[in-house]
Amino acid sequence: MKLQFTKMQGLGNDFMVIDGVNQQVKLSANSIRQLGDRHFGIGFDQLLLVEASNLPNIDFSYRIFNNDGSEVEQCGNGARCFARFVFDKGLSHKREIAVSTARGVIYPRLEDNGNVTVNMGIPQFSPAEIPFISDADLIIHPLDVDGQSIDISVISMGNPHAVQVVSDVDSTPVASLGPKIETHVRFPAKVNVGFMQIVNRDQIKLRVFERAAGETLACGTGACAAVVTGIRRGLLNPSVRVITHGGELTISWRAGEAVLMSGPAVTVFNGEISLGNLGEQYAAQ
Ligand SMILES: N[C@@H](CCC[C@H](N)C(=O)O)C(=O)O
Repeated sequence: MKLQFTKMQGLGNDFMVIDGVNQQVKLSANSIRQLGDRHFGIGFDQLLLVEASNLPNIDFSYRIFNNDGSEVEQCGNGARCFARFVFDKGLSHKREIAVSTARGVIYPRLEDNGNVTVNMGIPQFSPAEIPFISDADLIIHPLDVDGQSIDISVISMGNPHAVQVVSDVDSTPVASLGPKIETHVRFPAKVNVGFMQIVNRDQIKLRVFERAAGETLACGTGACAAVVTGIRRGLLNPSVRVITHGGELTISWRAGEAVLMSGPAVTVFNGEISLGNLGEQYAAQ
């Protein structure tokens, strides 16, 4: 069984993108783990599956899997790659499309300069939406991590995020602190963890320890979560440049409105993989 795919990246957050409109695709969590393995498979942070939609006024359905095989609700860098993929492959000739995800509809638009701007929807803050265990709906929550209290903000961009403001992101112990917050008992569905350094009111530096995938070079929903958090805390202006290890994004937001994310989406190569070569059972339907 052969599978056509495209390797893409948005700020170095990398993806295996699969056309599930013209191919019948059914992958087990184990197959996704093997495909995602950087030594024995293709290697990626997330696998993105493009599917037809049967909903009115929706062009496509967008499914996202972390490289551990878990299906998740949203991926921002992936959304830009999704739009570039469906246009370049001729699956759509529209420059703006409506895409349904597990948690709402997003609207990516191809810009003339090659970037993609995505309307990522309205962020949610209530603890139940995240989900986050808390009696109070606060902008800053104290979180006990190994007996130390850390101030975090929680937000859902469809997927769950915790954001900590730090003074120097480069010296923040992301590899050790990230997993402790990711798997904290107060986040029953786990959480993506952002560490944000405010450079000035128009610019932040950001590192994100992603749920299941570990620290990635950039996280689109993490950038949205960080900027919205900074604006709510009165630290940032409505449009902010986000500097990550993989490059830069622009995030814009006003209270009560949808978050807009603009940045690049790049095709690395097209490929075909024989799933039999992964050495495990694969079921195609
Ligand atoms: N890289 C993504 C987010 C991917 C999903 C995330 N790891 C989760 O588990 O929610 C992005 O660019 O937003």
